[in-house]
Amino acid sequence: MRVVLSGGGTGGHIYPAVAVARQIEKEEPGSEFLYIGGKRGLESKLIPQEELPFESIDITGFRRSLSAENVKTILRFLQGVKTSKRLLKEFKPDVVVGTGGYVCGPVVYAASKLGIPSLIHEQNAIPGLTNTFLSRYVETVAVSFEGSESAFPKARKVLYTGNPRATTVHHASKERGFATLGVPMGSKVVLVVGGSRGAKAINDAMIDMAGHLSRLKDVHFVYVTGDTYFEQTRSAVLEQLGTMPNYLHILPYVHNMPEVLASTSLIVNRAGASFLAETTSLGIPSILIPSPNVTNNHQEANARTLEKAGASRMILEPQLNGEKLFGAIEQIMTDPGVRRDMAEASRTLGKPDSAELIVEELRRLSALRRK
Ligand SMILES: CC(=O)N[C@H]1[C@@H](OP(=O)(O)OP(=O)(O)OC[C@H]2O[C@@H](n3ccc(=O)[nH]c3=O)[C@H](O)[C@@H]2O)O[C@H](CO)[C@@H](O)[C@@H]1O
Repeated sequence: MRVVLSGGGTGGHIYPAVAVARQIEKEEPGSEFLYIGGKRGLESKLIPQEELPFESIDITGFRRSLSAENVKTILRFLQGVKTSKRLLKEFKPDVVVGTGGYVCGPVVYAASKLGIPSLIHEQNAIPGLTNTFLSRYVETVAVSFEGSESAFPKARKVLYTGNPRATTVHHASKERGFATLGVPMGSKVVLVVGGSRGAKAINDAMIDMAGHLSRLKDVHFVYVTGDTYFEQTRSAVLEQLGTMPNYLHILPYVHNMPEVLASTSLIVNRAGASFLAETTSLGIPSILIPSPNVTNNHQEANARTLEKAGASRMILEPQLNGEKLFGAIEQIMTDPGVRRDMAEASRTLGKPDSAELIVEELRRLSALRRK
């Protein structure tokens, strides 16, 4: 299969595209890929590291309010469509896959104008602007939540597939996760992370609770701060503790998150849709602190679904502090029964066959192209 992938801005839109590519490689070795992303987006860093061919277009997102910037955005969009058409004509894909974020707007739109079949994947229950716009031009919209088909009334076909990252993490090796962290096999690991770019409020709580961590014997804590906050978080913790204890590991970013998640006993996190698909695929209990700065407050809606099922505890950001967070961690980590029930509830929400379902659909679409 020859496949163009596009999506970006944050990890939550990039990794699902990579997960689809990996599944295609597995099922159809020798397939060829081209990833079209934003010049300045996180994808321009992550995709070359994933060893997928990468081309970029220059594009910005729409402001939801009236703004002169939107005129520039429209001009960039039109230029993006032109560049995408050129790249698509050169690469000649059988199918194009968009995974959200404004960068895939011109790419998928150009594909539809050239008659190339396309599929978009929506990670959230409430769709983003770009996917809403694209839904009328694509052959298939793949959704992550059962029942969210009605969010795309203009689509030709909506298919419930879950999030393909659920498949990636399901096959990840926990041995390699423990090795990455440098902790003994089978250790209890509490992973604290603020989405794909780090979150100041969560990092502040990490610093705030650092002095309590030694109370939990035999537990390793992994703080993932995001690149921007790494130095300041690490030095604030060091200032408090004097030296870095062997049960605390502070990292700016984790490149093999599926493996690290496979070795995790409890995760403290934002409530971005890709991360949630991963944690439920593995049946990991969680404490969620939804970001209050996202469209339609959709992270809180994501978090409530898990909380209602018994898979998560939720702390809203205004109520977050080190003591409260550590209290919630301690309660879960000192009670194996609670942990087991939360894990079970988490697992029932997971959909580990997601990438297979998407690739099956892509195969159908690329057969259409060959006809
Ligand atoms: C600010 C913003 O717009 N956030 C959105 C973004 O979140 P964001 O990209 O932060 O969040 P997600 O939780 O959805 O995804 C993060 C992804 O990055 C990976 N990861 C993260 C940290 C790390 O060190 N290493 C790593 O590999 C995770 O495994 C996951 O695959 O996209 C999500 C859609 O999916 C939305 O629900 C979020 O609301």
